[in-house]
Amino acid sequence: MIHAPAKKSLGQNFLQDMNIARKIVDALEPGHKDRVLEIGPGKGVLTALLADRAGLVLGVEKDYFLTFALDRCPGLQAVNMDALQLDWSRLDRWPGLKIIGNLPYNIAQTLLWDMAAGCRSFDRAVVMVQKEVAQRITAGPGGKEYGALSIWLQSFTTPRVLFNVSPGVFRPRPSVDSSVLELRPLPADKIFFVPRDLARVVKTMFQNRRKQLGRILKTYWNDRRKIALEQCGLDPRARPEQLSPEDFQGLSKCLFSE
Ligand SMILES: C[S@@+](CC[C@H](N)C(=O)[O-])C[C@H]1O[C@@H](n2cnc3c(N)ncnc32)[C@H](O)[C@@H]1O
Repeated sequence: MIHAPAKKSLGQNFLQDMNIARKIVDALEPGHKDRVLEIGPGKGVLTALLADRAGLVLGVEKDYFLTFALDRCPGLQAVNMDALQLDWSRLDRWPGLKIIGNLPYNIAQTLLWDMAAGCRSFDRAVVMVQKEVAQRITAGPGGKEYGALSIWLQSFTTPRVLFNVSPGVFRPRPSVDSSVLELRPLPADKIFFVPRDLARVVKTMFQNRRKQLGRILKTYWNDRRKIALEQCGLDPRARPEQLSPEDFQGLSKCLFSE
């Protein structure tokens, strides 16, 4: 067992409940030939279970002290690095890669944004995030949780909440509930848009979420407004939160393709 005080700046809330750790690892279904990337292994509660069941576990941990201690775990290669610096495009050299992690809450949204765009690199991800973030990621059009994060994640993956986790099973205890989320990459032929263009449209639209689509297009892309509305068959009076991920993908193509 690794003894170290928790660092708040690194979002260190260590899972204490082995039943929940087992449930998370079971959800990933690691096989003996699988390679698993663990984000933030911490004191190794998931890692120990993974090491028995997966072919190889690579842990990316920002805390130098924990990385050093983890490196002695059999079956684990621990790397001391910031997971936000991962180059997802290079990970596709590991076919069938699976991803797991009780994500540090302060970087979860940014990390998942990057991870989704790199979804060709992995087969499946099972991650724990704040419950509120999981609700936003899985939300459908129309609700208050629906926004840029929902559209982005749903454009690359099928996200699904597997189960919720209460604060009492962590030390130190976080102030919020958590959810375990599964992300399955969509087939390549469903990702027909240019990610950079989609990101631009989604971010601009949700910075103006109370405005109507026609007005937003007039402000930012007036020269393409008419053609985009016609080609995509969208109502100019609709508000961003009423459009589906497919509407946004179509819009990004109409606005930026020649
Ligand atoms: C919520 S804890 C989970 C720890 C462990 N997996 C568990 O379930 O008990 C998050 C872990 O991510 C690490 N971490 C924080 N920021 C990180 C980053 N940017 N890159 C990699 N690891 C990070 C923390 O040091 C910590 O070990």
